[in-house]
Amino acid sequence: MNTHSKEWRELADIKAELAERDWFMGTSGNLSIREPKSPFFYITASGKDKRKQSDSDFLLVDLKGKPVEETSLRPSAETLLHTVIYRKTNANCVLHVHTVENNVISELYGDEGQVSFRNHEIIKATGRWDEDSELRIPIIYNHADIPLLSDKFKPHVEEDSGAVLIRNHGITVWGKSGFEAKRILEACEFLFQYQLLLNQQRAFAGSLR
Ligand SMILES: CSCCC(=O)C(=O)COP(=O)(O)O
Ligand SMILES: [Zn+2]
Repeated sequence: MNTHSKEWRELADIKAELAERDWFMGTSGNLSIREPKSPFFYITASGKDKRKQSDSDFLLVDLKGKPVEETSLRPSAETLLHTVIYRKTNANCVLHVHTVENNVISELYGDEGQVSFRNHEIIKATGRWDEDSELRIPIIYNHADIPLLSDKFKPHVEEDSGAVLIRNHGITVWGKSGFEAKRILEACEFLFQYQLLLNQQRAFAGSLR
């Protein structure tokens, strides 16, 4: 794997870390990183078990999501979402994972179209440092048609870092670097776990009254 570029290896490291967290159940999830000084990015090959590591984990695609080299690999079925981010922002890394917590949060708050958090120290991990900062995560419907899904996703991609929940599907986050994207993803998952536990504790306390 040493023959690969620095970005390829960085993405492989992130993939291994997320796999350790068991965030790639049932072949779900896809990751990408921009290849600097080129209009291309590396993205995970579709349908693979992302917990496994191999030299054919990623392929290089253009900003339309088409492979730029001869390959038998298929880019992720959700490549179009990654192209939206790379076309609209200066983000350099996109991470998409399905977790039970992000799915349950997306269902609980899906009708509101967003979930928001305030007064949490970990919000700083998303780059918001003010005491009263709010982290607002939009929730969009999980259209099976990926071009339609990416059209609905597009208006929520305005900054170089961010996060969007796809209802009963997963979360897509992006950042200026792999480190930033992973930090935002971990902060979001922390907040989802917190909110679910808090809701549970409140319901339990309510049932005792
Ligand atoms: C088995 S999960 C369904 C597809 C999906 O949502 C996903 O994240 C993985 O798709 P890919 O084509 O990137 O392997
Ligand atoms: Zn997915």
